Amino acid sequence: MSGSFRFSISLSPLHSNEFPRIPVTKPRIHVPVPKPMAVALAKVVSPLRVAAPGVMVAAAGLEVDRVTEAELKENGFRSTRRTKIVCTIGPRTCEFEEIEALAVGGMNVARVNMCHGTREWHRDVIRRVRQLNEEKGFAVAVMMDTEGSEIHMDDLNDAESAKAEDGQIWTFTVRAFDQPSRPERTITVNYDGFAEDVKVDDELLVDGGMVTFVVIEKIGPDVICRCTDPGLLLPRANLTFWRNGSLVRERNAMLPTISSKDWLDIDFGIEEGVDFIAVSFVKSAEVIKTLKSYIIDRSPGSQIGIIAKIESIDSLKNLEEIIRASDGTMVARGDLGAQIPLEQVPLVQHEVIQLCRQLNKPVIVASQLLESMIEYPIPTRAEVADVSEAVGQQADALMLSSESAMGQYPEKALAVLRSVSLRTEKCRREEKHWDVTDLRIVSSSKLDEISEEICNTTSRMANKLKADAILVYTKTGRTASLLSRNRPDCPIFAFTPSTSIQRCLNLEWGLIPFRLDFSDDMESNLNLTFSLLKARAMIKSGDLIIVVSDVMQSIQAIKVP
Ligand SMILES: Nc1ncnc2c1ncn2[C@@H]1O[C@H](COP(=O)(O)OP(=O)(O)O)[C@@H](O)[C@H]1O
Ligand SMILES: C=C(OP(=O)(O)O)C(=O)O
Ligand SMILES: [K+]
Ligand SMILES: [Mg+2]
Repeated sequence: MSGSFRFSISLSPLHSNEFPRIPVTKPRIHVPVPKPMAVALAKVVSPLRVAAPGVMVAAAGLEVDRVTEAELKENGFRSTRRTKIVCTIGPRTCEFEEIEALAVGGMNVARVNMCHGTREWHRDVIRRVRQLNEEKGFAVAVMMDTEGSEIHMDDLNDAESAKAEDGQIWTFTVRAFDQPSRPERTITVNYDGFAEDVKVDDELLVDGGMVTFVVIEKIGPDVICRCTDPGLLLPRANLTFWRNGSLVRERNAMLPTISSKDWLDIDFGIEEGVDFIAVSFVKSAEVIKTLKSYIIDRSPGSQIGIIAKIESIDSLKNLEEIIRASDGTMVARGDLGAQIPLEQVPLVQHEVIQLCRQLNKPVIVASQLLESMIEYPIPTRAEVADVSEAVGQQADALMLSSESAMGQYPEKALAVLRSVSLRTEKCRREEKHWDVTDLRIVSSSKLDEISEEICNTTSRMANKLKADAILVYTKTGRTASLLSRNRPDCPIFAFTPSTSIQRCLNLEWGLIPFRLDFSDDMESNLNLTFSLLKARAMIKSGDLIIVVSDVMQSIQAIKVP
């Protein structure tokens, strides 16, 4: 392998206002499209603009998210949003037009939560997202989130909610009921060992304490409880029980991370070609590895990314291994807050974000970012501060749950995430604390280590030269991720031949992913890209661009001709 890579920083001497640039094929604006590509473009692309006889410049042929394109045209690329947004699709947002409205509002990833709804419902949603991408030029990725096998209540026989009042007596049972025969104030629990595991005087917390009960009596399969903190019980709410101030982990700690139902959902996700599978209540790296090998076996060559949800005590014990094994992580603050004291949640969030950055894995901050917007059109000041904090910590993505799934103002909530992100990111850039964080080396081979160093240097260089953008040509997406990891000041245009990698890169901080068939000849790639981008008014002459690729290990600084 040695000698098979080339390392060159191609920089010609800098004269006053001149920027170094690579030699451009003459004539400069007329880009000869290589024959196979011309054929490929002719198939997908219309209209083609004929620039000179025998020379075609594609006006499209470069596929990028429609909203990003509009944003770029309007504001120039310095001001594009770097923090990505994941929206949970639920009953409030599952129609085609509603999903489209979210995509227009800046949703990068659509999440479906397999805890709720039927597979048919999810299939329709996933297909609508795909259709939206194909018909309207979006690159929204799809994330399927598994149910996991923690303890939760049943679906309340399809009631939207049930109110538990202070002092009321409720029964939690492992018996199942048919709808008409369900006794009042009775809730079925999904875990068969529940009635055996709890003890009188245990505290039963619904959704981490939104409603609290105390166990007063056990009668066979029934656990009789008194409500001590009243509130709304929501379908399939999570349940934890506490004894003497500690979370009780009896046999429920032995429940499998991926249940038999989850495996069926995973098969379904693979069949539907989802981009990410988020695994709930991950306890160890093993389960991630098992799932990955299952997917490779089931669907060789598939690009499905596995997101480890950090939401249990066990996940915290094995944090680094879990993150290493995954393709990304979610700080799932909802359940996490039910398993550890609330005051620790922000500290864990910070730690996970730092660790993910070190290990080069995208990280999503999830749950209750804008909880009040389920009901109200504006967020609380505290919520805005929370969002701003996550953006300031430079998480890759923020996630909406109920706010977009069943809240009254999904688009407004999305707009808040967007504007708070933009404002906070701008402020961070203006503070000009160029990131001097010592990033650990994550590569396991010398070749990879070289691309890592190239990406670190590129980012530093882009910041110092105040470059307008970094362009990266990447077949696997890795070089793009390594650049994103540096959180440079300018946006990163990532070109990849694969639509599924394009969608996956949509989760990562600061990346603007394009789908493009490129060759091993960097010079013709650049010429092609410049003319495509210029034809769409996405860059202009004089912009300073830094270029890297995993085709050729080099850094080039170019002033757009
Ligand atoms: N596919 C769906 N069908 C029905 N309701 C859903 C669906 N997805 C989400 N919801 C609703 O949105 C809420 C918030 O979604 P999410 O945060 O994903 O779930 P949970 O709160 O159960 O962890 C859920 O509690 C549920 O009421
Ligand atoms: C995102 C979370 O998981 P879910 O919504 O599936 O419970 C969470 O617990 O914060
Ligand atoms: K879930
Ligand atoms: Mg959860």
